[in-house]
Amino acid sequence: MTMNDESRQDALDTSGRRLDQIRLTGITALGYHGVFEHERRDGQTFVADVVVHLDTRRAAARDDLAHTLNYGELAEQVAAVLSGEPVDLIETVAERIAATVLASGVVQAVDVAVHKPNAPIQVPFGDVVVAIHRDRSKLPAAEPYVARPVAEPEPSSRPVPTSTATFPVTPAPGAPVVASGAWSDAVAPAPGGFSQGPDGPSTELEPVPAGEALVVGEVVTDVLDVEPDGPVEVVLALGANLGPAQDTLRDAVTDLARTPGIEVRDVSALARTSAVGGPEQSDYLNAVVLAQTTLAPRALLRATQAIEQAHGRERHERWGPRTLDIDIVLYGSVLAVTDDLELPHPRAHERAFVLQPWAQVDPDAVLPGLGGGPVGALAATAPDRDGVRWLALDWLTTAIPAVSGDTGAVPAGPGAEAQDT
Ligand SMILES: Nc1ncnc2c1ncn2[C@@H]1O[C@H](COP(=O)(O)OP(=O)(O)OP(=O)(O)O)[C@@H](O)[C@H]1O
Ligand SMILES: Nc1nc2c(c(=O)[nH]1)N=C(CO)CN2
Repeated sequence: MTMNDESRQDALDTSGRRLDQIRLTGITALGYHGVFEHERRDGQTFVADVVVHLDTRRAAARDDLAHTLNYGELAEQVAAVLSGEPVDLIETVAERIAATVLASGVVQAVDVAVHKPNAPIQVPFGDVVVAIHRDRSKLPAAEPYVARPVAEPEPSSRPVPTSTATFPVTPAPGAPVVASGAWSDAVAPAPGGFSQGPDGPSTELEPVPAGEALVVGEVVTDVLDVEPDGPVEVVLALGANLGPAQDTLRDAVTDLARTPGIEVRDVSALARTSAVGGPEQSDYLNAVVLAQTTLAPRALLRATQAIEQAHGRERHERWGPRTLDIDIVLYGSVLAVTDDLELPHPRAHERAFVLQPWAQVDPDAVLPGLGGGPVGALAATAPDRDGVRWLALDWLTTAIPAVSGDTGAVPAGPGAEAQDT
């Protein structure tokens, strides 16, 4: 009894290449899901197949479980959902499994099929299956499942499921604990979820005082894949100058807020800015989002890139026009330089189109690292400061007249459409 071919989908990475897969089929458990009273009372067999889409190269190159998903833990988590808190629909069971699997930062997409071979159907049938595909742009309609041991036997006569869950739960995967001090603003870890290895990669790390370079070279790549042990403050810079830019940025804020592991705390005013660098192109709309995340830095990058992709981002030339750009300006106090991720963003300190909206939403903000300092002061001296034409405060709820029906292609003259703050 396995997931049939038509329900299995290829998932692509951000460059459009097919991801690798871990397939686990026929996970079987006694569960109590169903609409009918006898299903809730007597229970029946449920079976799940899971295909996890991820990049397995790093794990293979190092022959290290810490860089992939432990299929033993995967099986246990899926079985815990099957035998856990009863719900009416196998659709809900499938969403819970998908949410739980996607809570691991290494996973980019997941296919889940939930079978109910003994379903109360009054005609002869072979099987009934709900099959879903979820990724970071089509997120599961459920929270990750957090199973916890039952403290005392339930007084009811019905058999006690092997585990129970509390919903909703904090969508933070129980991660390998990063050496304390490596991530700022961390609070208590959430239970449950996957670890990415037997002990977690963090055991190799020393605590790093905030404001110092975290680690150089090889180990940095590991640290950037490690989930923090609690929410971390992050600053994201959004920009767009192709298509309906204001709508895209507004949708992107919604997408960020809906991403498990990201909590949007504040959104800046919207800035209209002349393009910096690249070919001649139309003005940008820029904004800054203050958020907290329980995602590892690289998982956060994947999430922001997935949102860029979902809004039609294409990469043709450096600093070319774009439907949506989301840069990670800051991730707690982490300083890191790797091939795919630099923290803080290496050009944030010299970009008024980032600094001005950031200073507007957080006047006391300070950018750490090389070239850093108080954000307001950096904004006042940034080379492109004269290119910030105006800031609109209420852009999330109101169509800005100068922007609506305008893809950003209208060259704004000095003081044009000013809504200065
Ligand atoms: N802090 C960061 N935030 C986002 N992307 C980053 C960061 N550090 C490094 N990168 C890498 O930069 C790559 C190029 O990103 P992107 O195409 O959005 O650049 P850009 O927006 O054109 O230029 P810029 O980086 O100057 O803003 C990404 O694939 C990502 O791996
Ligand atoms: N005004 C403006 N200029 C840019 C922007 C941007 O968001 N706004 N983004 C760039 C690459 O990220 C390059 N240039």
